[in-house]
Amino acid sequence: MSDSVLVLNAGSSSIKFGLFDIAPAEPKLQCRGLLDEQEKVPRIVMSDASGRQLFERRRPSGTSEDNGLFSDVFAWIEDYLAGGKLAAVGHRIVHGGRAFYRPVVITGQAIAALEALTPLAPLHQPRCLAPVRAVQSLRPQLTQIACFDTAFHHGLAPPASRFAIPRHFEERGIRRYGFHGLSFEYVASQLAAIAPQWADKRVVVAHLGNGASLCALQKGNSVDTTMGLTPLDGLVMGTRCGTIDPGVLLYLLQEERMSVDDVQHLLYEGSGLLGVSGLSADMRALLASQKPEAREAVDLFTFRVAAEVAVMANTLAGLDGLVFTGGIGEHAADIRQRVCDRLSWLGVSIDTAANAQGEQRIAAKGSPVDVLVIPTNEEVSIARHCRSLLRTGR
Ligand SMILES: Nc1ncnc2c1ncn2[C@@H]1O[C@H](COP(=O)(O)OP(=O)(O)O)[C@@H](O)[C@H]1O
Ligand SMILES: CC(=O)OP(=O)(O)O
Ligand SMILES: [Mg+2]
Repeated sequence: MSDSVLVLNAGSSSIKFGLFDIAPAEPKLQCRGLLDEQEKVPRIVMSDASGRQLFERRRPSGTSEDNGLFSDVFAWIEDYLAGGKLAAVGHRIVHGGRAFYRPVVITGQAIAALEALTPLAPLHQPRCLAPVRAVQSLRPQLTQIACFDTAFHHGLAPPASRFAIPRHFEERGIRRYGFHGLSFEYVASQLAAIAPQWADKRVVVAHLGNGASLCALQKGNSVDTTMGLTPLDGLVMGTRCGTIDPGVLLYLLQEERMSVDDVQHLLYEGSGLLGVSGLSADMRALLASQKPEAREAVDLFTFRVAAEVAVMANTLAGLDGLVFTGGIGEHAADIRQRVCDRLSWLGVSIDTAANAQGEQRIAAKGSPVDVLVIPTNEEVSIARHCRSLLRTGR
């Protein structure tokens, strides 16, 4: 019987599940699941690798406590494995801070240290740690492994890693960390699989989902990214403002007399596409709307993506490739077209038909910058890390 790992990827709008066989060198997907929080009645649906639905369970209404739900999922998985061993549960943890920059086996001490990072990712850290606790209480003997969104950016160096504030703050950990690393790492591995020469190219990866950030890749490593100390920085997101004049915060606190909690809520949960459109955080709803505010929100989104691609190209001293990924990057051809139109001055030109059909390579013939769409898979990144940690201790 071979070993399996269950991967839990808690994002800001969903929890994605993946069960992987880790006997082969490359973990093999056995089945996957989704708990979509944007649905009216959230439910877990598990399907096999080909998409055939195998299991469905609704979250009981009026609760956000998922132990009952996870208990059902575990019972189902153990039945599904029919005697095969569940070797570990691997988790996406959004913030690793200074102490966690490679995957680790989760201990009580690690949970406390990760919980202390909640102010640096208030929307995510509690959502990532809740499943860890649920598994701990349901299956206390089961190994749990934390894989960090920040780890891929661990090598970020000055000037890209630095804020222009007095240096003693950096010594206290106030620096740019970057996020979505498990996604960027997966995309980098896919690029290397498509063609080894990608390793020598200057590439910007645009992870555009409910949260969104860019990563500048050089030799497959992150050399710059748009998120900073927190996942609030950089691009306009579903409900987050992205880069903002820090004077706005001071003004809200001092002159509008908002509380710190209210400012936090405004910037993390009431801004971005939702705040500007007054309609929705969901790009699908905005693209379908005729409201001028919805159009303006979409325009601001694409304007800022293009502007930050130029910032990343500055770090890379040029641009050879642009890759779109994440829910919006993979599915919204219209957004890709608008971003690329804004970047024509940088040599970005796409084939309208290839883009509309969602092909992998969407650059126009002769475009100096290659443009690709690569569906991300953070669950595979986590499964690879779990396999490596379980087999080699690293
Ligand atoms: N066909 C589509 N067109 C435009 N946007 C889409 C489409 N499908 C998904 N999206 C967007 O992708 C977002 C979710 O992206 P995803 O990367 O799955 O999110 P998360 O950050 O929760 O992992 C949704 O909020 C929605 O705005
Ligand atoms: C870090 C982050 O923004 O994650 P998500 O896209 O899942 O919100
Ligand atoms: Mg995500």
